[in-house]
Amino acid sequence: MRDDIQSVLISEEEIQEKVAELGRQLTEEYEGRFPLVVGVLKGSLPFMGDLIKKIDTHVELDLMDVSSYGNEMVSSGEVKIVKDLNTSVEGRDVLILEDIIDSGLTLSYLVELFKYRKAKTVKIVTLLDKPEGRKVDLVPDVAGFSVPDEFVVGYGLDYAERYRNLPFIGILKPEIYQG
Ligand SMILES: O=P(O)(O)OC[C@H]1O[C@H](OP(=O)(O)OP(=O)(O)O)[C@H](O)[C@@H]1O
Ligand SMILES: Nc1nc2[nH]cnc2c(=O)[nH]1
Repeated sequence: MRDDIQSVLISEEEIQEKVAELGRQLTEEYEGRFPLVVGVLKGSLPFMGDLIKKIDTHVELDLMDVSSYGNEMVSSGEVKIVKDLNTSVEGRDVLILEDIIDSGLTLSYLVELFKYRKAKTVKIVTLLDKPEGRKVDLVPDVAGFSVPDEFVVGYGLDYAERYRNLPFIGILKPEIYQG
């Protein structure tokens, strides 16, 4: 698996340091508020698993599965709900966790949906932000790292469902996706 990686963009250590920093920031912000932390499947799973352990105040967890990429490297533009939340967001402080914001389509859809469902506040925390990929005007409240306009994998991010379990963020050798 690691032989398929051309370069490591963000190391495991850098990710873990950043996650600890974000955890401290979110602990301060949400102390005494019992936010609903929504992980967006499947990419946010490693980030969510690590980050919630660094938030030192009560949180409720839920998961939502939305998809617009399928097995492609470019968004179809159409966001589909594959699995909805089990919890009502009405009156809640919602904290959405994402692995990456690229075109912004997934997150702008979710933010609008949660506002329509009467969430009290909606905030976005993303590990990675790819500002050059944006197709809609969306700025995350918190972003761990900015990445260049390249297709990245690892730490939740897949190519054709592989590489999510790498502990770092990297770029694949071109021959992997060129067949
Ligand atoms: O800003 P955007 O262009 O909308 O891209 C971001 C979304 O794309 C990826 O999910 P994907 O739909 O590939 O599903 P996955 O997490 O299951 O891989 C990623 O996890 C984000 O949810
Ligand atoms: N794996 C992966 N999924 C994405 N979804 C949106 N952008 C990306 C990316 O760069 N890599």
